[in-house]
Amino acid sequence: MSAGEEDLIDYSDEEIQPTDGAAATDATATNGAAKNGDSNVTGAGAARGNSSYVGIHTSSFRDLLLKPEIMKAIMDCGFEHPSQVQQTCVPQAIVGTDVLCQAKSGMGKTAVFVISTLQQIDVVAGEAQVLVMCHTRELAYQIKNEYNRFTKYMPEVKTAVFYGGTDIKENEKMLANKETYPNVVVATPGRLNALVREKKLRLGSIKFFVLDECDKMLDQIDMRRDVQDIFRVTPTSKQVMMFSATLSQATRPICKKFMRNPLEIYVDDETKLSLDGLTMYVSRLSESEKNRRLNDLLDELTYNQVIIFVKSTVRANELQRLLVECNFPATAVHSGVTQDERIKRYQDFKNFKHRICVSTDVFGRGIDIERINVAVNYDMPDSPQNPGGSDKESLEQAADTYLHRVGRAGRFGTKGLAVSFVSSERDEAVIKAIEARFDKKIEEYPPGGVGIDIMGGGEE
Ligand SMILES: Nc1ncnc2c1ncn2[C@@H]1O[C@H](COP(=O)(O)OP(=O)(O)OP(=O)(O)O)[C@@H](O)[C@H]1O
Repeated sequence: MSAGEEDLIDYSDEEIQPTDGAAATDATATNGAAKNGDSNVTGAGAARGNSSYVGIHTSSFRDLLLKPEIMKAIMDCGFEHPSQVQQTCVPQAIVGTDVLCQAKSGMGKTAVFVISTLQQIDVVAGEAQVLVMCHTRELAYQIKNEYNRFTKYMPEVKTAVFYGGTDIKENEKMLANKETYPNVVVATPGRLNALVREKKLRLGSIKFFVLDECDKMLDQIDMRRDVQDIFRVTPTSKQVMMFSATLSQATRPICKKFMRNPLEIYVDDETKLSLDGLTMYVSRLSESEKNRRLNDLLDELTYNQVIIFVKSTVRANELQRLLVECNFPATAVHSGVTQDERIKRYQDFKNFKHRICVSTDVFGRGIDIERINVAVNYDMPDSPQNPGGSDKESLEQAADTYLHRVGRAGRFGTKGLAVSFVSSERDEAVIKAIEARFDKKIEEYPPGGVGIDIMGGGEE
């Protein structure tokens, strides 16, 4: 790590002081460790968990003792039982404990921080108390919608989303009016920083600081810089929560620099990161055979919605055009589309107006589209930091990208299918890294898709 990089993660002592409130209480808790299902749980929560939460399966949301307004919203969402990550995190998060949480894709990490922050928020008009940051605009938009769902019976809570590619004047107008000033802010870091720099958004009353897809946000140096700048202008005393399906050993201490004695939840047995309902295949072929094979797949599989990942915006456009020509009405989402159009395409796909979406990694993480049950890696995933690299780190990062991408199918324990096109030596190396990660061979896609059944439902 370079000296400059080191600077980014070092805080002076006075910036991270235990303060009064729940977080400080937890800072004095004895550290411990406990096993909870697939995860290792350590820190404040584990110490308490031995006697109260961890290991005991809260079977109902009622046991979480949430506000009736939140309970009603949960029921409206049709959630019957909290998932394991919700059972483990929510009881600790709602008493102010910092949380660093790794849990499988699609298992409801969003609801953990949405419920926990809404449970604790003490709404004051004109005061932003909750700040959630994530790495893409569509994800920010999606999280904002989750806050809308869960605040259905809390009309006093105002939520806003800010991201680049849109008219900043609109954001400023909203922030200039006490009536529309948000209590919950969801944002991508660049636009947020701009609004803070221009003194349009005040973060002096933030009590809850959440990073979704935290490894992505902190591994990428420019994003980490923005996150850190924003962190510095928020009060010392606040609850910090971070989430991702992937949290490497190297990233964990970086996350913890922002926290005080967090509840730590890791999936240390990487084989357990594979989704139960997801069947994974590879299809070995040459580059020139990809279109034909994709056509066959779309013909022979019975699917609800399909997401197809490619490595560039140019390829996304070309493939989308080709699919439309072949009578597969498809949409495409990537950074080459205007922001308004991107959100519109995201909404249309989510609302089932299209059944096929070609995307770059813009949709590779976090995006939750319930009906996607097939994910195709038309181009194999790669390391964002060191694409094409042959070192172990680069291959590990490519495996992380794979894990997030295929997690778009088979969400919340439902059945899904992931097919990856392998056409080069590098692709083979990535597949090997993925197989090593899951400790499992990924079989060749059966000719004609014979024997594949992905339409049945599933449960966690
Ligand atoms: N307790 C629950 N019961 C039923 N459905 C749930 C429950 N909790 C969350 N869900 C649903 O499961 C889906 C996946 O949740 P979410 O997007 O929060 O997953 P995630 O863990 O953040 O995944 P990723 O790592 O891919 O971002 C969402 O559609 C959400 O509404």
